Amino acid sequence: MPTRRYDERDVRIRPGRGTRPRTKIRPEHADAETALVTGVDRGRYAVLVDPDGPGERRATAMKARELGRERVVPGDRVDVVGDTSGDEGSLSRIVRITERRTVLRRTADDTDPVERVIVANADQLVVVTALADPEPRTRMIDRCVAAAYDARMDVLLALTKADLADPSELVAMYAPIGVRVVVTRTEGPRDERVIHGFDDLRAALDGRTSVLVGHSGVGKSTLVNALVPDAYRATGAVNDVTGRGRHTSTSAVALRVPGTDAPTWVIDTPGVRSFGLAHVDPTHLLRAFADLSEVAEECPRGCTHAADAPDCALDDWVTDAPDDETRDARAARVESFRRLLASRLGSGDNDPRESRETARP
Ligand SMILES: Nc1nc2c(ncn2[C@@H]2O[C@H](COP(=O)(O)OP(=O)(O)OP(=O)(O)O)[C@@H](O)[C@H]2O)c(=O)[nH]1
Ligand SMILES: [Zn+2]
Repeated sequence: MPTRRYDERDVRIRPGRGTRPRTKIRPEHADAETALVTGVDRGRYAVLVDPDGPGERRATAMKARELGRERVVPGDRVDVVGDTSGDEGSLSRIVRITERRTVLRRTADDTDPVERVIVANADQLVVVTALADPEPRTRMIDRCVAAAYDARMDVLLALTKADLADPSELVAMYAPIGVRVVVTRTEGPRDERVIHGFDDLRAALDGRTSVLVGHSGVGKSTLVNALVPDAYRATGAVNDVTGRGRHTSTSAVALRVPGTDAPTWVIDTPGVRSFGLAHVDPTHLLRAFADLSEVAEECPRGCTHAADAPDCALDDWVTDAPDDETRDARAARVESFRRLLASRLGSGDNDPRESRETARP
């Protein structure tokens, strides 16, 4: 823990009661410090005060009453006041949430029909998928891609267990829609295991904040533990407060990846298998397909761009292609977009395992 520098905050001036009218929101909070929220557990927030600054330290915070019901999630940049020392038993207050660059919601499910924000300000969604054991599910990948594009995030597909199956089919399916792909495989006994492809993964994460999602057994923990060797010791702040073990928590946790030039974070999402799509607007999805987005400007007003949409300009664009090769390429592009578009509707679920798993809290 870095030693705290002495400054004006250490001089506590207590004006007598009633010298100033109490306003509901005190815009001054002039002594507020910036912090990054790294974890949440039962109303207590693990924060990193002055992240990447000279006074960086872990502390625990609660939400100030003035924030009301507004959710604070990992990845949020916040202002904190009060005892931000991070000393044992200290508690600071979050008084402001900085405007979010991106917002990722989790799926609504049986126990909670509302799609809630679970991560803020992430740049990239990393979908960890095993090539076998368990079998890859393209529908789940599509849903993640759609959610990420809607949130204006990039997508990285991390294909694990390449020792068990060939990745070429999945690579061919996702590379054309702007999804970066890395392929990994482990080799050797557990305690001296080598992960081939790990450098590619690290390079793809470097300098960014990435949310990792994946079904149980795909090898996500193997990757997280390699990226952040003391992953689940570093998040102790919240548990110090509640006395609960980290592994009982199902909320997202932000972990700093050591040894990188620019600040690099991964946000692990235990228990989260897919992301909310009910709010996704087709025009938001189109943003991720620059070429189609331009074509769709010619669509009738309110066009859904779906396969059955009347007079959709995307269909004309395919038909009017100058040659067969271009026509095939355009058709593949439109088909990929429509696949993502359809994935958000959630109906026609042909994979019963999937609906069961995403329904788990
Ligand atoms: N063959 C093979 N097995 C792997 C590879 N990566 C991980 N595994 C194994 O797959 C199993 C699941 O790996 P984990 O890292 O625990 O997977 P997880 O996705 O975190 O799963 P949960 O812990 O259940 O959430 C373990 O037995 C790993 O040893 C790989 O590249 N190839
Ligand atoms: Zn259209």
